[in-house]
Amino acid sequence: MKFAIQVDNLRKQYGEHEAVKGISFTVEQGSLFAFLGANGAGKSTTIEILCTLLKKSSGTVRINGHTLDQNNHNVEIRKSIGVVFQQSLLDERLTVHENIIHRGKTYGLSKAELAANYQFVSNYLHLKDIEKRKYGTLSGGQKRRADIARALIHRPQILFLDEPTTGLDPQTRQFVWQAIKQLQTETNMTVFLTTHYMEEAAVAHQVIVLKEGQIVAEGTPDTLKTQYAYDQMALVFHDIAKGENWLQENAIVYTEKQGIFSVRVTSTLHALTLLKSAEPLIASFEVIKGTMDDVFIHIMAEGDVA
Ligand SMILES: Nc1ncnc2c1ncn2[C@@H]1O[C@H](COP(=O)(O)OP(=O)(O)OP(=O)(O)O)[C@@H](O)[C@H]1O
Repeated sequence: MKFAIQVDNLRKQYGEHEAVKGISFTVEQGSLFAFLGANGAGKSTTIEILCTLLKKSSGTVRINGHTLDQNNHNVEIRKSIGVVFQQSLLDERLTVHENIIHRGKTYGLSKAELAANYQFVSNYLHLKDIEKRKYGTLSGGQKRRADIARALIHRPQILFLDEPTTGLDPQTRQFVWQAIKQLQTETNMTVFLTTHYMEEAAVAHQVIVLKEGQIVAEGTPDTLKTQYAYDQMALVFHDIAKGENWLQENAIVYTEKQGIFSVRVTSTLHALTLLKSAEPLIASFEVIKGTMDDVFIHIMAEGDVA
């Protein structure tokens, strides 16, 4: 297994405040990695260190095989990564095309490389309709597409995205997200992402949850869901009293709200078994799958650190 990112015992101190408290993790090459945590957990601090923009206090970081060095410019690392932060770095007065080409030139790309790379990013980010417009005149979603294109013009091996879809309307969010996902799967690029949208984390290969500077959970979305979320079945009975009686007789733990009884199920098969045994009593039912939202809420509510 090849790792794009290796972090060992990383710490960051801001004066008295330790924002990142000795975290260690690896990111597999070509994977989609989601870095989650409540506000102030230390996500941006970590991502800025990995992107060579902020000095770590201690610990080791390796990016694409290069060790991050506090005392030099980490040129090789910078060449191999693309970064999209919450605030844009594009020039409002230049067109999208000018902005991106200008960026490409800073990497010393030849004219032919620039043209080929521009074509590549334009296809993924659908730049055709906005490339001649000044960046400052674009909508939030259009700006995001241009921001991501800028980060990709030198065809980096890793794309870092700090909350790439925050503030976008649902339709635009989906569009931007699909472009990111497509890039990752089709080009085998490693994508390192922070997000507050759990449906984005749900399709990641690996998820880490950070809380107050420490890793409190990590795994695939499925393993985290198994550990921290559960499926529920909502039941409506023809006769509430009889239904409730049946639950109690069978020692099934339940909650009730406005005549809807919720019971925890371990699998769809478990739900089916319950349904079969209470069939004459049941007027309607719904199986509600555990989500990454449940995972996040559960982890945040817990005090302990993994
Ligand atoms: N330059 C700074 N000086 C002092 N403290 C800072 C600085 N930057 C961040 N912090 C503190 O470090 C902690 C982690 O901040 P960070 O921005 O990394 O969190 P985050 O998880 O990215 O939050 P958000 O989801 O709100 O972006 C917070 O308590 C924050 O107040």
